[in-house]
Amino acid sequence: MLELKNISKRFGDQVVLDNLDVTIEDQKTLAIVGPSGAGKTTLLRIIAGLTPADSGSFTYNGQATSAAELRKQGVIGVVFQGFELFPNLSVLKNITLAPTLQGVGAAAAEKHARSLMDQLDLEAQANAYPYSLSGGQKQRVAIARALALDPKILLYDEPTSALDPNLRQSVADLIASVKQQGMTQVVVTHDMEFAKMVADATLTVAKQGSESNEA
Ligand SMILES: Nc1ncnc2c1ncn2[C@@H]1O[C@H](COP(=O)(O)OP(=O)(O)OP(=O)(O)O)[C@@H](O)[C@H]1O
Repeated sequence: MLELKNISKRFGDQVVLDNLDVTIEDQKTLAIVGPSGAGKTTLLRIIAGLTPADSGSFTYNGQATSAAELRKQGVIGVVFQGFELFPNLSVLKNITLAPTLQGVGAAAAEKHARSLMDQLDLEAQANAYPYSLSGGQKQRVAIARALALDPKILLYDEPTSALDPNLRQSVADLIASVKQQGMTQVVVTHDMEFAKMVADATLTVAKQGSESNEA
């Protein structure tokens, strides 16, 4: 379980997050919802160690830690809103690059990538380049790439917003299948219906710093 307590963040004079508590339970899916500009992406970036909080504490499995430490340990994986694939690399290389840079052998990285591609229905795209993929395929590559680093917690920023609305159900199915394999997931979305489809618990981030955490 990852617990964040009293997280605050301001940009200049603007308070974006004000003493927010977040509880991320193992093997559950937490939806972070709220209106545009409320600070959902900022919170996701703080959890991922990509943006520092101004104050607040992190506890992971009962031990005090920090976002930077969790990042160093590879606890958190992120699927970005725009997918952020490397345009000059094939699907296979997009998935194997980071593990290889972290010292995983080429053969082991490829084996893991192929099993993720199999699981995410991407086998036929192994040698394709991102420009030739559909939005749904790009998203599955982004998920495979994050999973290739064996995170304990996978964060998604607005996973439906760059896709055709008809794909909403398939994204929900994908999150459910990743969950079945034991992954803890956090989904930032402005789409309440989608949050209901995927979430075990919902955290509402309100504008002006107030918030509530409901089961
Ligand atoms: N790096 C930054 N510098 C200054 N202000 C920022 C920065 N990042 C975010 N903000 C501001 O913080 C507020 C919250 O932004 P954030 O992107 O976290 O909201 P959000 O809830 O994810 O919104 P949306 O649903 O529109 O993506 C906004 O007013 C935004 O302009």
